[in-house]
This record gives sequence, structure tokens and C-alpha cells, in this order.
Amino acid sequence: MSQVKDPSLADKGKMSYEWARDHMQILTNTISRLKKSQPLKGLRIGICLHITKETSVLIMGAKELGADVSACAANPLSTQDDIAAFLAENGIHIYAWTGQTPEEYDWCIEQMLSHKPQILTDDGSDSHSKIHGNKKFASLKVLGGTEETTTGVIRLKALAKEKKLKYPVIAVNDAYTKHMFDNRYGTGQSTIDGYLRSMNLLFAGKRVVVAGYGWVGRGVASRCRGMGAKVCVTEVDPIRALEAHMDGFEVAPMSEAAKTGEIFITATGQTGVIRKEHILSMKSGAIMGNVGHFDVEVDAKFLLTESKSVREVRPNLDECVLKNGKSVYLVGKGRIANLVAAEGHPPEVMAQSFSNQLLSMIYIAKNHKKIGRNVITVPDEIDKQIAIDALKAMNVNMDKPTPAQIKYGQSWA
Ligand SMILES: NC(=O)c1ccc[n+]([C@@H]2O[C@H](COP(=O)([O-])OP(=O)(O)OC[C@H]3O[C@@H](n4cnc5c(N)ncnc54)[C@H](O)[C@@H]3O)[C@@H](O)[C@H]2O)c1
Repeated sequence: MSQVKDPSLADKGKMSYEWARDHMQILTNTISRLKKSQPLKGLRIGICLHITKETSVLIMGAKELGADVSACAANPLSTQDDIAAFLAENGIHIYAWTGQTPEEYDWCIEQMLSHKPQILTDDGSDSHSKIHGNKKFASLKVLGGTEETTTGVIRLKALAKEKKLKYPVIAVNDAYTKHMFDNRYGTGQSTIDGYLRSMNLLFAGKRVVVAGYGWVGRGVASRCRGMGAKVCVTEVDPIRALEAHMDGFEVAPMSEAAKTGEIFITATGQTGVIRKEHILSMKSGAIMGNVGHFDVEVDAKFLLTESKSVREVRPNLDECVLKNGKSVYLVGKGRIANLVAAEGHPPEVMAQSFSNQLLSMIYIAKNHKKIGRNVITVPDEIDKQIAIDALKAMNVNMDKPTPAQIKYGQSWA
């Protein structure tokens, strides 16, 4: 029995699903192409992803290809309740609502796992981690899994390194057609969206500090610059710091950037990036938040429990009056702001990510015995095909190398 916030939102969810579906041509074309052969027939698929309108297109697609799907959210605050209601009405076993307590979040993952998924798709690896760390699920026979995000891939690779990984996993995040586009352009745009919905202040002329210049950080920094902000990047990797410098951004340590920044966005996947000492040195009025996977980048606990007072001044924006008398602001409780304060990535970019997900599920179904207990990347032919499909969907034509060029490219003389 599914559990969602309000089943009466299903009609609204249907409209949202249709809007996303109609802008996810790459994915819907793939689903139509494969529908006849039913490559997921009879398979139980477990999904632990952000329950958004784009995810509903993936879930309904897996169902159309024959799967029995159970689902839960990959974050306690990111579920779109109308979409969850729509999925429940359409035969998906779903356990998701927005505003979950940590206990409810955990319970929902366990409910999803109680359907005994044979293929498990995760974003952040909380469900993969549960299978590996909780005796209750030790007997589950998972054929293989997929993982959507950088942080989840890091956790799975750590398991594989300790030789504890129980089944093969495809690191969907590592496909070119995923991280170069979703992490960069998807998060770039939806971060601006989340911050605007929460604070609705002007970016132009503001000093924005972006922590991390990986795929996400690059996208966020470039979109903030596009909005007219003066962007400063903080990094710990010398090559990425150099790249940010040559891309024309100021680069500084957080201890310096904290004193002058007006808006802060963390995108590192690391813990303790904006700490108490940074927060205390900020200017009154500073706004901070995080778009990395977990809520460990900004010290939200300090802000929310050790401030003189805390009040929600706008949706997803807490004003924290510090003991030093300054007021600073936290977006979305320090959780993934582009999903908590906005709707996550736009459908066109998720069509690429979720085509990778769907084709990886099918690959696992066919090849799980061959892969072994490893984390592998999305096969090259799938990645390239998605790029070709994406170009087609966007009406972009490219050149083909001539036979002479192919020969020249393979010669040494
Ligand atoms: N919000 C979203 O929708 C979304 C989408 C994709 C990925 N993510 C998440 O965002 C995070 C970053 O992903 P990515 O793909 O950019 O990873 P990445 O590995 O490409 O980049 C992370 C960068 O952060 C830097 N870094 C690490 N510690 C730092 C510190 N203390 N200070 C400053 N910089 C530091 C690293 O050197 C690296 O350059 C991950 O948690 C990932 O799961 C979120």
C-alpha cells in the first residue's frame, strides 16, 4: 500500500507528468522504441530518486517496459507531492512525501526495499547503503544497481574497494551525457531557480561565493556570472582552482571569501565547507545554502540550533540571528537547494540522465552475471547513442568525418 501526502493531488500530478514527458523526447523516444520487446518484463525495480515530474517519466517508462516498480525519495524535502499521488494512482508502490523526518525518510526506503527489488536505482546511495549495512536486508537478491550522483558513486566505490559490494552497479553519473550536462547545466540553472524562489533578491552586482569548481560548481559559477554577479570560487584541488582562475573567476580560501560574500553556494560533496568560524565572520544579511548531495556542507546545525533566534522569513529561507548580533540566512535548511526550494533540473537535461538510467537498468538485466561485483561506467555505445538522440531531439546537425580524415586520424607518419 503506497503512502503519499495527499492522493487527491493525482490530477495535478498527471498534468505535471505530461509537461515533463512532452519535453523529454530523448527518453520517450527510447521508451517507444523498446516497448514492443518489453526488456524489463517481470523484473522488480526499486527506485530511490528525487520524486519529481521528470522522475515520474522514468518510472512510468520502466513500467511500460514491463517492470513492477517500487519507489521512495532520495531526500526528505525534495518530493513533489502531486507527482507522488499521480504515481500511486498509476500502480507504482510509492512511499514519499515532502517534509519527512529522518525516521520517516528511513522508513520509506525500507518500504521500497520490502518489495524485494532485483534492480536498484539510487541517487546518493542511501538505499544501496542500507542493503549493505542493515542485516534486515541481507537476504535480498539484487541483480545489480545504478547510481545517479557523484556522492553516491563515491560511496559505492568505497564499498567496492573494501570488497564488500554485493552486486554490480553502473555509475550513471560518470556517463559524459550525464555529468557534463545534468551536473553542470541542470544544477547551474536550477540553483539560480531555487535561490530566486527562496530569496527573490537581485544577483546582478552581488558578490557570490561558490564552493567547489567540479561539474556542479562550474555550472553554478557560470550561471551566477551570467546573472551579473561577481563570483568568487573556493577550491581544494589545485587544477580546479587554476581552471577557475583562468575561467576568469576570483579564487580565494573560504576564510577570506566568507568576510565579503553576500550569497554562498556550496557544491563540493564534502563535509564542513562553511563552518561556524566562517559564519561568524560573514556580513550581516549574508545568504547561504548548498547544492551538494547531503546537508553536511553548511553548518546548518549551528545556524538552526545555536542562533539567538530563527524564523522562516520566506518559504525555504530561515533568518538566523547570531549571538554576535548579525542576521544571516539559510536556504532550504542547508539541503540540496535546487530541489528543496525549486523543482530540480529542467526536463530536457533529465531526459539525458534518465535515458542513461533506463538503458543501464536494461544493461544490468541482460549482463549482470558478466559484470561482477564492480562499479562500472555506462557502456560507451549507450553514452554516444544518447548524445546522438539528444542532438536529434534538439535539431542540431553535426559533421561526419570523411574516409580520408578517418585514415589520417589513425596514421602515425
Ligand atoms: N544539486 C543537484 O541537483 C546535484 C546534481 C549533481 C550532483 N550533485 C552533487 O553535487 C556535489 C558535487 O558534484 P560534482 O559532480 O560537481 O563533483 P566533482 O567531484 O566534479 O566536484 C567537487 C569539487 O569540489 C571540490 N572540493 C572538495 N572539497 C572542497 C572544499 N572543502 N572546499 C572547496 N572545494 C572543495 C573538489 O576539489 C571538486 O573540484 C556532489 O555531492 C554531487 O552528488 C548535486
